[in-house]
Amino acid sequence: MLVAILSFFAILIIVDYVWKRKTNQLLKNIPGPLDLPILGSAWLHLSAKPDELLKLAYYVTTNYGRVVKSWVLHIHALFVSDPKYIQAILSHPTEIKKNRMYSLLDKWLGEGLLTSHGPKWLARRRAITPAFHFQILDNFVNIFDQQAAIFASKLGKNSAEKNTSLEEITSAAMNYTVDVEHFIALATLDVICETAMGVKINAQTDEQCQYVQNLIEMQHIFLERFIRLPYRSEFLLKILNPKLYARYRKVMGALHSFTENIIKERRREMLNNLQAGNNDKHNHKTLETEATSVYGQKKQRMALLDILLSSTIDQQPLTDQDIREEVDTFMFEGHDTTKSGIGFTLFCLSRNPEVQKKLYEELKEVIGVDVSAPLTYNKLMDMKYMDKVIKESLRMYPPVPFIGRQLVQDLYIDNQCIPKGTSLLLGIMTMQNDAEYFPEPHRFIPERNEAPQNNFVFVPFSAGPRNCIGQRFAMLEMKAFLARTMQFYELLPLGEDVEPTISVVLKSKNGWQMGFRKRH
Ligand code: HEM
Repeated sequence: MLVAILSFFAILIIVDYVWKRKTNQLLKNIPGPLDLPILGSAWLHLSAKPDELLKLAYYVTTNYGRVVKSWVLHIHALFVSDPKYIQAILSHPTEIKKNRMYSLLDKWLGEGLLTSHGPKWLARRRAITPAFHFQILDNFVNIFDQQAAIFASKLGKNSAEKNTSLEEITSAAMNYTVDVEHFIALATLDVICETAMGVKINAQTDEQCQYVQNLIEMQHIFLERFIRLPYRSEFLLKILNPKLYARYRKVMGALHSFTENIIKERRREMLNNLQAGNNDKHNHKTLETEATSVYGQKKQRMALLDILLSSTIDQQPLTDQDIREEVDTFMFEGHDTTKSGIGFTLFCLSRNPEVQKKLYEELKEVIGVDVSAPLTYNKLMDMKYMDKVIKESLRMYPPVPFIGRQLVQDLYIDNQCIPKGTSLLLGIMTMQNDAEYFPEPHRFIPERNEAPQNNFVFVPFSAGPRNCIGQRFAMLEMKAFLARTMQFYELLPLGEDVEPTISVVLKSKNGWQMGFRKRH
């Protein structure tokens, strides 16, 4: 028996050696952690607690360098935080395939923009790009503004009055410390539902909303599956944790039917309007006139969904399933990321009074202090210092700290061949916090963005053909939230420091704690 077991393992080790030999030869100049037979470097992943992924990324970079090789069982991977490599990968016109990390999203997002690749991705990207046209974004500013104003009013409960001194506030810090995470989560959900689907879910005022509950639960399940390796396989999840599997199926079904119903309803509405003869300007080409013709009303706002309903690929309209995949992708990509961006930026402002003062000066000059005056696209675009503030926060705390790719061809970078099939993990956060590229990386210095040494050293929205399609949407939304919050309050350094961790996107283990003092 013992001989049989030993022979079995001997054969496994030989197979493992042969399997890895060619790749190891090609990657022999790239350092990496100890590669055990069969296990590879999986011991390193297994010994790290799930919420320690970020620490692991820093450990690997510090100990082995900016390009690190590892085997996870039979899969070879590179963890990369060298701008030259990141540039070569992100700017490559055809290396756009996502790695296995994204397969967890397959069932929910199908072949949406985030997860698809090849010609399907290209056709979808072309069809969806007009949805982020500046005229559409201009119309969304009003939604950002309304939701930001509700958000700011919600913060009022624990805020200090204008004349309360800092000493008084600090001595009663417990009463004034607010963790803003939950508030931002609901506000950004309201924004994405209204902009993506044209539906008001009022999450900020009605926390019991079922769709919100389902979205939040889906995120928990996704995280659970992401951090527990066996749960990544649906088959194993079903066997090892049937309860969680059942919840997963149920919640996903509910999310899909919510989106499907909205798409059907919206399609019907469009058809009715067309039949009712409100489409006399139907053939006009600009987005604004399309919006007019669909609703028969001047300047009616279009949701991203409406653009998808009128888009075509190869002269064919998108099917309901195509549209659902894209709307679900916006729901997934479009609120947790901006939540993270707003949360970390507010936190940084609360800890950097000089920056806050400078930003408030700009706010007074460009937007003014009248909270009843509506925010506009142009005013938000003119907030140049705010742009730098947000970007410095995205540098220190990028909401998407890693990007995954899988090579479909051999790729040469500096004469180093990276073989086809390599799984690449691009360490955006480790690179953007590297002292070689950003001196004193843990200091919040918005002015430093004036002289970026290499475009690819700062890529919170990714770069190249597969960059974030919602980048301008996100910047405008974050600006609206900062503007409204700062019009109402001064942000104070109360509570604990942030503890960055990965939970689908970057978040802080203890939320974003700060204090608020009313300005008026
Ligand atoms: C601060 C906010 C945001 C950040 C930092 C961010 C960052 C990113 C990054 C890094 C990627 C590339 C991901 C990858 O390759 O794995 C990405 C892709 C994407 N983002 Fe964003 N994002 C933000 C907000 C948004 C918003 C608001 C939307 C939509 C409303 C959006 C929609 C998308 C989509 C659809 C993709 C896939 C694009 C493609 O593959 O062609 N994002 N985003």
